[in-house]
Amino acid sequence: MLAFDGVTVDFGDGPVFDRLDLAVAPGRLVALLGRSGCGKTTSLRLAAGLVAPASGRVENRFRRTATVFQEPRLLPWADATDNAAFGLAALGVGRDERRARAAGLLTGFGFAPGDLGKRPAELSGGMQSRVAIARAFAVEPDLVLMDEPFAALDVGLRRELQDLVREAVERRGTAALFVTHDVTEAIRLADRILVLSPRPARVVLDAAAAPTADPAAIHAAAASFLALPAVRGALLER
Ligand SMILES: Nc1ncnc2c1ncn2[C@@H]1O[C@H](COP(=O)(O)OP(=O)(O)OP(=O)(O)O)[C@@H](O)[C@H]1O
Repeated sequence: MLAFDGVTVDFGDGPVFDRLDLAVAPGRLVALLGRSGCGKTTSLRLAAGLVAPASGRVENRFRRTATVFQEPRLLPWADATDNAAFGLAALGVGRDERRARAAGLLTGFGFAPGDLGKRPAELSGGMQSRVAIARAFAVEPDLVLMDEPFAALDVGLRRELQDLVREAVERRGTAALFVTHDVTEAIRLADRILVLSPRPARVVLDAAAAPTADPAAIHAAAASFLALPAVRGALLER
């Protein structure tokens, strides 16, 4: 379980949050929606222990937390397999074993055998994102923190990778805190959707959801979601 209880953060220019509460239960994917600058990335950094709360409490009881960033952040000199295996080296897994495990994951994520030895510069943006996702799942985390990992990709690719992430968390029972500013992405993926107000952010909506890949259902849900005054105020109105 990850829990924030009345959390505030202050970088020296006033509070980022107005007492933020959130919870991510094991095996659940929680989407955090909010406009630019409201504190979404800061929430992930709090969960990862990279930022300390000025007040309130952050409790991360998951055994192992992995992060997927907005950019793939791959090592340019290492091939796809070594990049995906990166976290396993820190866990003391031997080279052959970690390459075998990483290659298995990459293959499951759509890599052809001939692409496993390619360096990042030889891979498309979508393939680089697959490596970054594989790198996170390779360490068998029970919590994955995802910071708008598909924001830079085109719509078709984004859908493919959204499905891949949903499938990966379901199959492994991994919990995820998924930051996005895209309502349809949240509806497609999340078991629970939290909407943050602009800074100082607080949760203006905390809704149970049912992930779906059906385009008509996603668009209908997005329309009803955006019709809620609390959501409109937080995401759309100036
Ligand atoms: N290290 C830092 N030092 C000072 N201010 C910071 C720092 N990190 C974040 N902030 C400020 O805290 C607020 C929240 O930033 P954060 O990056 O969490 O927002 P965000 O919701 O993720 O934005 P975006 O959607 O644009 O990525 C912003 O006003 C930002 O300028």
